[in-house]
Amino acid sequence: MGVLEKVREPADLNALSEEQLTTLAREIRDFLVAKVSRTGGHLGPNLGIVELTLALHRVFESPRDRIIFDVGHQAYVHKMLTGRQEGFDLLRQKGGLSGYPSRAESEHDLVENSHASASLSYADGLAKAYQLRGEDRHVVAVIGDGALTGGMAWEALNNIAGAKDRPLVIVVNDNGRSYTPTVGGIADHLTALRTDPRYERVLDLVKRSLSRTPLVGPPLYDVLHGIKRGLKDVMAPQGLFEDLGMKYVGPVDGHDRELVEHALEQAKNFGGPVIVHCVTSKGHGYEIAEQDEADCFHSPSGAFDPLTGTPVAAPGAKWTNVFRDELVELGRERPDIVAITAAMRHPTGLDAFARAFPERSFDVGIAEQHAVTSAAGLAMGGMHPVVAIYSTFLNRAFDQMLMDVALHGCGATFVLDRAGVTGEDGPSHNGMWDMSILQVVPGLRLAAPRDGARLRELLREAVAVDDGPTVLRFPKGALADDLPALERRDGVDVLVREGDTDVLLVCVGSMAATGVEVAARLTGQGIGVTVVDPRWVKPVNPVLVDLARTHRLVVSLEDSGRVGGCGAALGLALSDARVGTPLHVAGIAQRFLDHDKRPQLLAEMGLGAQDLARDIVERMAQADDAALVTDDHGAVSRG
Ligand SMILES: Cc1ncc(C[n+]2csc(CCOP(=O)(O)OP(=O)(O)O)c2C)c(N)n1
Ligand SMILES: CC(=O)[C@@H](O)[C@H](O)COP(=O)(O)O
Ligand SMILES: [Mg+2]
Repeated sequence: MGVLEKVREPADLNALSEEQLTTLAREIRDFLVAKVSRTGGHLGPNLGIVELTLALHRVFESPRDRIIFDVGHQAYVHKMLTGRQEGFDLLRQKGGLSGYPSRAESEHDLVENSHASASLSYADGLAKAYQLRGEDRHVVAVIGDGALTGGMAWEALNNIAGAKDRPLVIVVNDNGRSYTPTVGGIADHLTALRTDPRYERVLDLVKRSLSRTPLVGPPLYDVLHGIKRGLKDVMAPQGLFEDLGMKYVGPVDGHDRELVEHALEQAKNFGGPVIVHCVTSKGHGYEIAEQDEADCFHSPSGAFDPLTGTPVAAPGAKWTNVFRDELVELGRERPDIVAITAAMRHPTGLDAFARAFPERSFDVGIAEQHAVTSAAGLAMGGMHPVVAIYSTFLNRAFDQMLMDVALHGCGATFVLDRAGVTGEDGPSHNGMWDMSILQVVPGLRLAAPRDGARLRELLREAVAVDDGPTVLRFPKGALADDLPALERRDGVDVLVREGDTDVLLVCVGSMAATGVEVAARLTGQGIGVTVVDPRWVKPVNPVLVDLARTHRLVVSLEDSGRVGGCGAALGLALSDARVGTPLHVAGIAQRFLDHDKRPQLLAEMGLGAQDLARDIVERMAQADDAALVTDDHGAVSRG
């Protein structure tokens, strides 16, 4: 029996010898590679945080002491140490472990939101609560160097640094990367803190000479640390955190568990806010990940061969790649087009544009609010920015979109990848709010392509608009075949026109394929159906209102929240035009969705073709019944 199997809860760690702890770290890495190579998931981040997580759970007493992980994608080791090793066979699958902390899974988990840069705010609030309640509990936030580039982190630091008497431990897990190397002055400062080459050479010399002394353990650490501090004061810049009035401990080799434990003990007993700067490497201990230049195996999307790192399933055509390639073409045609990413250049497909036009490509760090408002600035300066961002992360920049971009009529284009149900990444990753929150932005134009051909077409239409924000949104992953139209009526594509004008099915974006399937089922039951794809869903196209006049039932279908979405906007337009045709809005239920696969989640919400067709048949029958009248003699006829 290995060591890992003996660890059922954090307290079990304190019974282990140094040798067993070293073995445990190795077994944890073997476990991570073995499991994640079958399921996909955040391998690189978790390989880099093994020793740090062991040290955290040896120094602090979770769940009495609270450990908060920023984003939470790096909490697999934490889960392994808190009794959930068995759950990794179904990682990120229905009924299996979430890929992020989950309160339903464990009392050791507190924060489930996977949106970055929030951990310090949670920690600040928690520390205030414990202080007010007189509870002697430690609060530890673990934040990556990437998440530290997010604005919320600095809002929190401003408050934390101002409370000198409120204990709070901030562990910066500095592996120098978000996906790609972390950018900006903060990253540069962290780099300077850890890697002045002269400092490293002298430090190695000191380490080697001290290793021959009788000093061991903490005394050796204290002497070594004192020398390091002296060296640092002379050879490497200090101060960002200390200038804020916080105690800074580090940089600490984040893969030396003993050193990390010692630093955490110092921080634990300090009695005020402390930064522990741990230097780690993403993918540590798994050479294939360590050498992955793109993102150190940040989050392999599916199973891969652990011996080669090669994905088991060949990657098919993807929405992101269509956008990637078309933007490069546009970049060649339009020297005013610039691209902005929030630390996700490869996942959003901006890598090709960055290679082709490095001077017109900006990575702003995990800073979506800054990305949006800096786009407004770029537009005001005569450029046409294209901001590529995951749909769910735009939530964070709503006010910037409303007041900085739209209010000023800035010509900027926002491309929302991972829109709609994404699935495996859990509730905070679904892009299900974009079409609701964007509906209320005056002057914003919103498009949802149904396939690759329309994505290329709509992207070109979007960047041609220079008097207000344009937004394109499309789902995660595999791209369906192109869906040709029968005709285009003032921008609206008619996809199906079969039989009587019983049902008008207005399909938004990728749901058009489902709409065509629904139509086939309805016509099979003698119900006439017209299927249309509006392409631009905001503002509502008047063609839809005209079509509604001549149909008996309108159904809108969208991969977005029902409340305030495209269907709701269509309902307002019909009401304003005094069109009485009944409208049913089919969309994502207004609740947080547990992790599962996209098709399953859509089907579960009645958005599969069979359920939709059945629902429409029932509605038509009701409409027919309602239209039937019975005379005094009991004869029934259509009203
Ligand atoms: C607001 C927000 N934007 C983007 C992301 C996507 N994202 C997930 S992890 C990650 C990189 C995080 O880097 P870091 O904090 O350094 O953690 P590491 O992966 O290096 O451990 C990003 C950009 C996110 N989770 N939240
Ligand atoms: C944690 C995070 O926000 C991202 O790493 C996310 O998991 C990316 O998911 P995709 O696989 O959709 O790029
Ligand atoms: Mg990092």
